[in-house]
Amino acid sequence: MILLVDAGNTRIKWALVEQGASPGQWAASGASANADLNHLPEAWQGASIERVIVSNVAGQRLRDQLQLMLPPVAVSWFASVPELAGLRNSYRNPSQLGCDRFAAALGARALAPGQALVVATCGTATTIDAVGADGVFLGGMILPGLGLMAASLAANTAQLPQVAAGSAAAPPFADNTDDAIRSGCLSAQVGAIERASRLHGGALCLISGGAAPHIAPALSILHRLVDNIVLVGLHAAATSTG
Ligand SMILES: Nc1ncnc2c1ncn2[C@@H]1O[C@H](COP(=O)(O)OP(=O)(O)OP(=O)(O)O)[C@@H](O)[C@H]1O
Ligand SMILES: CC(C)(CO)[C@@H](O)C(=O)NCCC(=O)O
Ligand SMILES: [K+]
Repeated sequence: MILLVDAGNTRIKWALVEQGASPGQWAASGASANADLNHLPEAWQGASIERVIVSNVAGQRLRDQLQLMLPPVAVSWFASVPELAGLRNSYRNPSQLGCDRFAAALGARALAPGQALVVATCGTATTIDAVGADGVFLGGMILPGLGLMAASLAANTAQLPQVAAGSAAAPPFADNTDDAIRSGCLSAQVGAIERASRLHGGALCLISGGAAPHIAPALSILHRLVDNIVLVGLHAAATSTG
């Protein structure tokens, strides 16, 4: 069994996968808030884990804390490299690219091989990346995630409240403050994704991440909602390197 871990800035997502399973076919999976990571070993106990592959974009402190929770087997800390499994990274400095973005692009290629793609990962931050049909990671966009956008309005204005996440979708032209904030933040996410797809030749968009189920229904472009695309990419990386 391989343990795949995607440590984001808010949550740690994980999956256990048997050797030879197809993309996204997990034996078990789960998530934990970064602050609750000490409960992770309970979730993994009893599984015969042979190796671990981790994407961490939450910094060295979280890495050190997570390391203590992992089973005592070989751990690969995933990093963005110039080329892996047919994906070529055209970031000016390839290692500067967030390893979750590189993994997400690998995951996208595993799910939709040989297609031009836009990969939108909607977490704490939203990233929207273009991948060519030839496997070139062309680059992308970073913007505040849905929750961070709303929180920054509340934190920096006198009259705007913190809106509750998870409430019903707002009409585009809202008639009250809460809905106007929801509509504005959602439209910013949707608008950026649709623009990326249009500029990338109308490419299929694969959308994933905690906010994706809220954003996807508002997209008017061809798209596919994918559960945990970073983990799918880590799985692809694990199997490509043996
Ligand atoms: N029910 C909801 N309604 C609206 N927005 C939500 C909801 N749940 C989560 N969000 C927003 O979605 C974003 C991502 O949430 P979450 O922390 O679950 O994602 P994640 O993909 O695990 O992030 P990361 O990988 O950065 O840790 C946040 O901006 C959050 O505020
Ligand atoms: C953009 C985030 C925060 C998304 O999780 C992460 O991929 C990251 O920290 N990236 C480093 C900067 C970059 O990708 O250019
Ligand atoms: K993210």
